[in-house]
Amino acid sequence: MVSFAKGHGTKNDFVLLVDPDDELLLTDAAVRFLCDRRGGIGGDGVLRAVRARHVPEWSGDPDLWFMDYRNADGSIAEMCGNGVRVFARHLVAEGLVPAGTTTVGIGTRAGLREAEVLPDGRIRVAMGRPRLAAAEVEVSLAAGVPEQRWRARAVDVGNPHAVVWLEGDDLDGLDLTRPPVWTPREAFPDGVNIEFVAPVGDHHVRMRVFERGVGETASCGTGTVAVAAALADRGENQSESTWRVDVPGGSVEVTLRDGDAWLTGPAEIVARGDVAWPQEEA
Ligand SMILES: N[C@@H](CCC[C@H](N)C(=O)O)C(=O)O
Repeated sequence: MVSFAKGHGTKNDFVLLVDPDDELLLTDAAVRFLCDRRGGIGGDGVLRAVRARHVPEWSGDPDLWFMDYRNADGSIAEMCGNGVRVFARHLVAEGLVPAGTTTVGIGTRAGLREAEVLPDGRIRVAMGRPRLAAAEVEVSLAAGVPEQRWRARAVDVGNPHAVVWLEGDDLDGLDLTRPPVWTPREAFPDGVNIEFVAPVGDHHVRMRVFERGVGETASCGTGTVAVAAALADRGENQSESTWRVDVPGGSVEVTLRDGDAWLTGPAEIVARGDVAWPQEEA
């Protein structure tokens, strides 16, 4: 049996494993089992906490905790904005960082991320510098339906995103049960997370997302950062702006300052337990 915790950030939910010495064999099949909502525990992804010294691609502080993030289908992603808040909450709750710690450095495949526990309980993460691509891509939901085709802005937040701004279309009416299609395909050779955004008010939008390796989720933290960066770029040249992004699972805040981004939102641990580790198929 292996100990796990279950947590979520705006209902983007994760199975958490603590594996300081890199002893768990976290295969794609094991991830799919853990994320299975009927046969396993259930989650949009797995967050494995391993000491950074065991991660070959990490060249920073070896004593940091590294967030080994996997999508529900077993694929690896560079970064997860909701996950990193939940990960920080777990490190603090489990005493895996010194008592009294409020700011935690976390290694990720997208680089170092600093997470700060705020007095109101939310967690703010320094998300680095989102990169906007000059070229636009086209996104469609149903091949051949002209009214379900939009231009999207490509934004890199460590992981890839395409942001679709819906002028008049009904966000709630979109069918996200099947993966959206993008062209040109070469724009995202490793796949992409696709955000659909509708206006609510001044610096306030609503978003739905189809995540690479998962499907539609209730929230995507890196997606909200991509949305804020894309919208800020449409407006006047502001050095600082804060955006409220409502998602089906709640609400987060993104601040952009001189090109860097901070993501603030809730992070909850809701369960702890033991799980039978899946046997490898022969
Ligand atoms: N839900 C996450 C993003 C998880 C990774 C994504 N599916 C990818 O493959 O890039 C978030 O909160 O950012």
